[in-house]
Amino acid sequence: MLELSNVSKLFYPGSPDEKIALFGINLKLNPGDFITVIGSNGAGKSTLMNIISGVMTPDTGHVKINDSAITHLQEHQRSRWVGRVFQDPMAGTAPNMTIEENLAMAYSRDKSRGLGFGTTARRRKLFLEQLQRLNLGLENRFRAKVGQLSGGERQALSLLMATFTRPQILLLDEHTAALDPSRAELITRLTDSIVREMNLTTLMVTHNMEQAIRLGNRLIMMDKGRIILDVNEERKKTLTVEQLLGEFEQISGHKMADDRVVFG
Ligand SMILES: Nc1ncnc2c1ncn2[C@@H]1O[C@H](COP(=O)(O)OP(=O)(O)OP(=O)(O)O)[C@@H](O)[C@H]1O
Repeated sequence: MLELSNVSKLFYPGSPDEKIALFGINLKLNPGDFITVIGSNGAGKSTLMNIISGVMTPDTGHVKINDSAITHLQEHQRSRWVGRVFQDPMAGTAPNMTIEENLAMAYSRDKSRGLGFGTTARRRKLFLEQLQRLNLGLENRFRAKVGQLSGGERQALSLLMATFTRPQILLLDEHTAALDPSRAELITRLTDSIVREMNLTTLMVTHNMEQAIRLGNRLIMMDKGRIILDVNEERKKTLTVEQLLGEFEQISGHKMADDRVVFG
């Protein structure tokens, strides 16, 4: 499915500000894997997401999806395979367009359907069905401008749009971090059900330790550009937040420095 081999990324090489964002990352995701990613500030989590989605090119190494090298494909060339939801609820949707127009835009990303896909009525029916799944009543606000929605509603719509075309890889980049606790929990539950239902191969960065343990079938921990711990499904079932933080300290030699960390 997704494979990263020996991926490294350096910023400002050779200058006093040199930063190793990723160092020799090897990561292989199997189809249907749902991996949560945690780590301290500046560990390289966002850089990892940026390299997989094509926002950045690695200095060394390769990225493959289904055995095809995509290392040098631009972000828009990968958008058919890679869906992404950002932390900022404003980032994934177009505020001046209606819910229907936003969904149509997401739908057209799958070029195999062609631009002439179905009739408008058929397409609308499909969109309404998808919106109903969110259970937020957005199907009754089909023609409302997305800019009028709350942060949680927009993030739910972003999630729907990112998964609409059943991407090969779904990237969730702290996508609940900017929401209040009840909205964050709602989006977390939605994420879990959509990912399971569609069997999506997913990487989710989170600062919520309890969420990282509870969700998915694998957990990776990053520090200073490296993957320092890889926890499998079996181990994750009995893991506690205290144990996880203890392991982090033991392996990295320092406490997890994360100003946004949420323990439970
Ligand atoms: N565009 C950039 N230019 C320069 N340095 C960068 C850039 N992006 C990331 N870095 C640096 O690379 C390192 C890894 O950053 P990254 O944002 O990937 O970490 P992170 O794990 O997502 O951190 P956080 O949890 O604090 O968001 C950091 O030292 C950061 O300052």
